[in-house]
Amino acid sequence: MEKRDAVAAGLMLPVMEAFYTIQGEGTFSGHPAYFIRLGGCDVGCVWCDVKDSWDAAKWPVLSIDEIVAGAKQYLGRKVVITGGEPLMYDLGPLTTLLKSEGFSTHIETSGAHPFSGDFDWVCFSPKKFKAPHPSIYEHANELKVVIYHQSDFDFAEKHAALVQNDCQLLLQPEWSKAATFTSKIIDYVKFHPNWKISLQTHKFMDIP
Ligand SMILES: C[S@@+](CC[C@H](N)C(=O)[O-])C[C@H]1O[C@@H](n2cnc3c(N)ncnc32)[C@H](O)[C@@H]1O
Ligand SMILES: Nc1nc2[nH]cc(C(=O)O)c2c(=O)[nH]1
Ligand code: SF4
Ligand SMILES: [Mg+2]
Repeated sequence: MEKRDAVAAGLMLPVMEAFYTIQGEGTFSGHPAYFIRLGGCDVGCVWCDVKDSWDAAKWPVLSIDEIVAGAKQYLGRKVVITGGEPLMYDLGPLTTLLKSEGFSTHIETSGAHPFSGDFDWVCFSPKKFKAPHPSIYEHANELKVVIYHQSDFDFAEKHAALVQNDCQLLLQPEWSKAATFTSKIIDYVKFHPNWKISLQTHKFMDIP
């Protein structure tokens, strides 16, 4: 099979990096996890903290066997698939293989492409720069909205109305604007107690 066809089938994927670390964000913050960062994103967030990931062609294309072998080197049983935008690819084959090896599967996604894969935990972080695909709303276990501008609070509520009732609702300050927005998020959550705060704790710990 040509490499291009294997990528289209989700049997090979461009991998920017993969590393064992501590989940820094969201509901599973503090848990050890193996991160697989896929290359390629067409969303274009102005404040993206991993712009290097955007061009998929820069990154080596690995088979899902090679990717899973990387995860098996470590004791942790959680794997987080991130990017780039991981839903640009069919994540069915990779997640099926990970689960057959006993991993629980998590994803970090903007939801901008059709949902695929078998996930135990879906972190949905919608973006103004490219609208989510409607398939994400029934799968999201946590809605994590980055706050960069005052209008992002309304954007967060708009998406909260579309996710399932048991979806965790999280507000995360954009890293460079944290000095301005963390106090506003604290006040917002005090008045809207269905929301919680998510911080990028790995950046405070200076770990990947
Ligand atoms: C780099 S993205 C990759 C996954 C996917 N493309 C997405 O945006 O969800 C991983 C997480 O980091 C968040 N993020 C990216 N840049 C950030 C920044 N400067 N400050 C705070 N959160 C950021 C995203 O919203 C997302 O929840
Ligand atoms: N430690 C750590 N936790 C994270 N949670 C989400 C991340 C991501 O970039 O998707 C991330 C990351 O890059 N590092
Ligand atoms: S969707 Fe995610 S990877 Fe893509 S630009 Fe936005 S934050 Fe970065
Ligand atoms: Mg990150």
